[in-house]
Amino acid sequence: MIRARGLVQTFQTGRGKQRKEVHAVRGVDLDVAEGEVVGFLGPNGAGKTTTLRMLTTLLKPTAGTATVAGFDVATQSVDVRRSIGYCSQVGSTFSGAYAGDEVVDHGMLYGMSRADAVAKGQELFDRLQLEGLWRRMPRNMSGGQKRRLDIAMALIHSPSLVFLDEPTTGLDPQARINLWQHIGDLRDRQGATVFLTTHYLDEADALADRIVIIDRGEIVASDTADNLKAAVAGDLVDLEVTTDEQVAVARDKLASISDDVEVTGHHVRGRVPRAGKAVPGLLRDLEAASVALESIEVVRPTLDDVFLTLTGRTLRDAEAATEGAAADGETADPETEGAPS
Ligand SMILES: Nc1ncnc2c1ncn2[C@@H]1O[C@H](COP(=O)(O)OP(=O)(O)OP(=O)(O)O)[C@@H](O)[C@H]1O
Repeated sequence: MIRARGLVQTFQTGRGKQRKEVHAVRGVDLDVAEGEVVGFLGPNGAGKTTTLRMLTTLLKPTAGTATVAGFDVATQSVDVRRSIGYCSQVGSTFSGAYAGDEVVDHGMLYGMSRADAVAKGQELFDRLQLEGLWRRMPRNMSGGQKRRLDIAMALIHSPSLVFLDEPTTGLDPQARINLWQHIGDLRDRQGATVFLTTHYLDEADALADRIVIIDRGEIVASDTADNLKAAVAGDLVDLEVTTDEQVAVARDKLASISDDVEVTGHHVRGRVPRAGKAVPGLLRDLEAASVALESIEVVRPTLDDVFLTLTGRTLRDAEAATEGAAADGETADPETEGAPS
């Protein structure tokens, strides 16, 4: 459904001596199969939206190639646009029109008859829990309702491939989980392929069949959440022993299955790939060495652990760094300064 090779986007910003290049996307390869839900994860400024804008033909790549739904983004942009649904970060509703009219007009832009657009629009309003809001203006809707309306707009022409840019940003936890169910439904009920950007780890974890992580314009990982966690981070095993003497024994035993054992007081901790398999043997060894455990905890890694292992930074640190750089003028304001090169 999506195939990209060496996608690059370099923005020129500033004027004269202030002129700078922003390497937003630096050679991205992507393959997304039909029916897959892919979570495109990365900190603020990593290059998610820029990649999405190139794939949806809103921005011409500086270099590289991509086909989306079988069409070339550079030479067949009209065909690409007809084949996809796109929900941008800011949405596309005009707040002064009735929600139902917006959705119907959007469908007619895609060549649907009014009757078909009304029927499909009403079905989507029911499915996305927008019942009763057909004659409500978006400016009088809650954030969650507006976001679901944006998604209805993206789905009106029944696209088989949907791009969602940070679909749940700004929503309260209840509204986010509610929207996750609708996104899951897209694949389960319609067989749609979904490519969504997010910087919420739990969102990528809950929704995506596969997670692609981008950092500073480059893909740093692509796999299922489980595989990423198992391969990159491992489970954290935390042994609590009762005496100082037992600390050394527990450390040696844990070191036989973990490369990074740390000791704090009576706690001995280390990361162990697929701990579920290794821990029973460890417990037997400890018992044989007469180590009495006060407690044992096995903590599954989070995607933040994966990001930390891959990049040396937590997602939160990476976001703070990007925000700091933006405040120092290192990165450009996309709305005002940049022009695609
Ligand atoms: N039009 C533009 N002109 C100049 N720089 C831009 C432009 N658009 C984006 N950038 C820069 O490119 C980099 C990548 O931005 P992008 O919006 O793709 O990141 P993102 O991962 O989507 O971030 P966020 O999670 O905040 O939406 C950032 O440094 C951003 O400031």
